[in-house]
Amino acid sequence: MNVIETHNLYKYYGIKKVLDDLNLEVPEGVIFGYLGPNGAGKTTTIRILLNLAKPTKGSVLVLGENISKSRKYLRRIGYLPDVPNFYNYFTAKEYLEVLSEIIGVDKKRVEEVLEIVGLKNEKKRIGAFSRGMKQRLGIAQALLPDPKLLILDEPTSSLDPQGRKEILDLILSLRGEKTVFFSTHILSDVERVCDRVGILREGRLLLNDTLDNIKKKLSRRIVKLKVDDPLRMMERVKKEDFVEEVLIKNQNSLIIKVKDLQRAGKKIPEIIVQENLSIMHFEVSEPTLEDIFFEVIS
Ligand SMILES: Nc1ncnc2c1ncn2[C@@H]1O[C@H](COP(=O)(O)OP(=O)(O)OP(=O)(O)O)[C@@H](O)[C@H]1O
Repeated sequence: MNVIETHNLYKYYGIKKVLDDLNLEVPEGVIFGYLGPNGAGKTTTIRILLNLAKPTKGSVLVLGENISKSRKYLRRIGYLPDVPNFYNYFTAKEYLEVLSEIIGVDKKRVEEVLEIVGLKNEKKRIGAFSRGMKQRLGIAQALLPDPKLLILDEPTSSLDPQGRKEILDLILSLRGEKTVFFSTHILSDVERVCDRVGILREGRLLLNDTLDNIKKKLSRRIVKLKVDDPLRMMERVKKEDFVEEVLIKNQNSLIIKVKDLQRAGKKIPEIIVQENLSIMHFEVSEPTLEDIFFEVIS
């Protein structure tokens, strides 16, 4: 069963098309990474899923309900906004207890969620929390109604590496129990925790598949090369018949997709010598999600 389905979904703000024929499918139980550069339409999608914005055209099913007909499904969703706000003078426990009363959840659940997010013995007021602790508290509040689906909007983007690791470990610990849909532009986070990935650009879904399938589909051999004159190397190497495509990444790295790895291994060093270039790095690899992302969105 799909927990989220959008059918030919469009969203316009004035004349600006923000979502363009979006057909998204998120199966039950997966950790789904919704990836896209700034302005791609990730938050807009989430706002529509939460009934905070109306689609211009198309239909949306969440947890089997057509969201234009009923809002009951919202009770089975936990949501962490990109910038969560808390009452700073409460402790985590006090805050969640107040919330549990408002939404009508048994107070026992507060202890459970504090345990899940590792804040059970935390006595400090929220105002003294690190950003990572605040995000964990945000996930705790999202988990409070024991939702089937957790929607997290950029949960790691403002965190340091330690905070990011804590949140990603927490997301991983929910695997199998909840469906987690999270938006991000951090590729390594997706690669670490997600089963499925949707890549969005300018409101269009360019890929929506398991990470394994995406890698298999796009799994041509890649040579990563760093030389002192990447432009010259690119001009030279793209004429070779064993080369399918050459890209320059981060100014000085070449990504060479090759049809014949053996010939590439022989010819590339020859070209480097002929062109009198200095080599800083040479590596043959399968594409990472980052390579795929740049290929797909470029
Ligand atoms: N209420 C609004 N009115 C007009 N334009 C909007 C509105 N909300 C979003 N947009 C525009 O829609 C586009 C998509 O925005 P959205 O916030 O969904 O992208 P995003 O992928 O979440 O980006 P980011 O990673 O920067 O948060 C942007 O060009 C944005 O300026």
